[in-house]
Amino acid sequence: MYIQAKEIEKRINGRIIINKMDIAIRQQEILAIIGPNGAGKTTALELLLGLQTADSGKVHYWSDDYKKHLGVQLQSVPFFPGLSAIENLKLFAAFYKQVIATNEALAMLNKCGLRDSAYTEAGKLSGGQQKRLAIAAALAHQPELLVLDEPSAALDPRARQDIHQLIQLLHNEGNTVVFTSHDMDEVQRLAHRIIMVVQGDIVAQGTPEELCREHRVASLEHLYLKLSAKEETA
Ligand SMILES: Nc1ncnc2c1ncn2[C@@H]1O[C@H](COP(=O)(O)OP(=O)(O)OP(=O)(O)O)[C@@H](O)[C@H]1O
Repeated sequence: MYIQAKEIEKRINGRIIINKMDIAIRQQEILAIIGPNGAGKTTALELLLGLQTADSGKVHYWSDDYKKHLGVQLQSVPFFPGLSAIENLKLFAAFYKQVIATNEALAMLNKCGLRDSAYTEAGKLSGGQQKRLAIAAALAHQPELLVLDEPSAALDPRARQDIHQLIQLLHNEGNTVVFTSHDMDEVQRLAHRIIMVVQGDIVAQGTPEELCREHRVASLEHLYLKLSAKEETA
């Protein structure tokens, strides 16, 4: 087990955002966290990663210095203005006290489909390219665990496919990948295991096949629609 949270709870302004959740990330899996907008996916991830503190409950990590081995791409992309893609990448690595040579940085950008944009100012890249750069930045210190919050949102189909291939490649290289998504085809294609969150509760978890069998649905799209109906009736 990489990270295991027991009964974590988070309230914001008195409202329960995460409701006594037990959640785990296992080594070398591709885990998808799904659920409606505002369900608590990002908050749950941030609690798991230690980016927010739970009001109660406990989170156990596989290593005391786990943050060094963690790469995170959150939805907002904090690039340094005026700096090129490659300069941003080197700076992100430097935060982890790693110096990456230009050829290594170029290889990393190449892996993320950004070889031709290496010297373009980060702020001038397209939305899709910025998303790839955010993923490259999360990879800059060569983490074992990569957490991607909606990595393919707002990307064109080809860019989305590139991100899928990148996730597969990272997994094949031995990384653990956790991602959130609203695209059930993408989740079906990539995820070994799925956790579905609705209104701060885990309403389902398992492999795509287990979940479809257990809930007697033909696809993850149907599962999603069935289980998120709880939200409308709540
Ligand atoms: N700092 C904050 N202040 C007030 N409310 C917050 C804050 N952070 C999160 N919330 C609320 O907590 C709930 C869960 O938010 P969260 O971002 O975790 O959802 P999500 O499942 O990731 O949504 P999405 O799919 O839209 O990204 C939402 O209702 C959100 O408005």
